[in-house]
Amino acid sequence: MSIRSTIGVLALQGAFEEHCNILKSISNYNIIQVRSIEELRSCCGLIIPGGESTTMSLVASRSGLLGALREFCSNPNTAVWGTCAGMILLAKEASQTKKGGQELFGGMDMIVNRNQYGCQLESFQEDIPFNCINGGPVNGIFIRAPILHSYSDNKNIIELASLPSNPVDHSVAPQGHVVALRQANKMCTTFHPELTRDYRLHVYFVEEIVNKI
Ligand SMILES: NC(=O)CC[C@H](N)C(=O)O
Repeated sequence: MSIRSTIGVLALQGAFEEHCNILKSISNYNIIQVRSIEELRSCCGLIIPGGESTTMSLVASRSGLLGALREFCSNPNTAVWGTCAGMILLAKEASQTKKGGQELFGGMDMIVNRNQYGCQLESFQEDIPFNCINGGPVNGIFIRAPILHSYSDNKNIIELASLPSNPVDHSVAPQGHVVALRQANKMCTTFHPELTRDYRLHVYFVEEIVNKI
């Protein structure tokens, strides 16, 4: 199977099964769960799922995958989509980490604040309008979601969507309530698109990013 035809989903922890099932249903790519360097290197695209970023980071370090993930996420010729915890791992900096912090993969020029909307009970859903997606807003499910604090003014970076409501004040999100961002072939969403039956963001990732690298 050629590298150009395989998309992986990082399968160390979290909602990886859901992403795999959706990718299989909407694309002709070979879809694999990634747990080793060899599996990662066989992919042209990768989804880093939601879950617990500290756990994923720890498992990645202990299994010797961290270096290869960093390389993959900073390679301009790979497509990566991080959702929720996956977005935290794609950031260059994350606040609210425990003492010692977690090791991030990096890849996007942004700073995120973990768990900034509050605890599990403060999880919420909201309809999010996306300019790049036809057919009306996407229902976003936010579970102990991070907030995008800031991102560089690099012209490769585009905002894909923002929260219509303003649940937090300006000091927490000085660049607005951006919940989906794209930087060249990397994208991130602060919510969980794999938990709804709406697969349009998966289609966007495959058609607009993976297909074009
Ligand atoms: N739903 C999620 O992915 C939660 C992310 C989690 N709060 C973290 O910090 O990693």
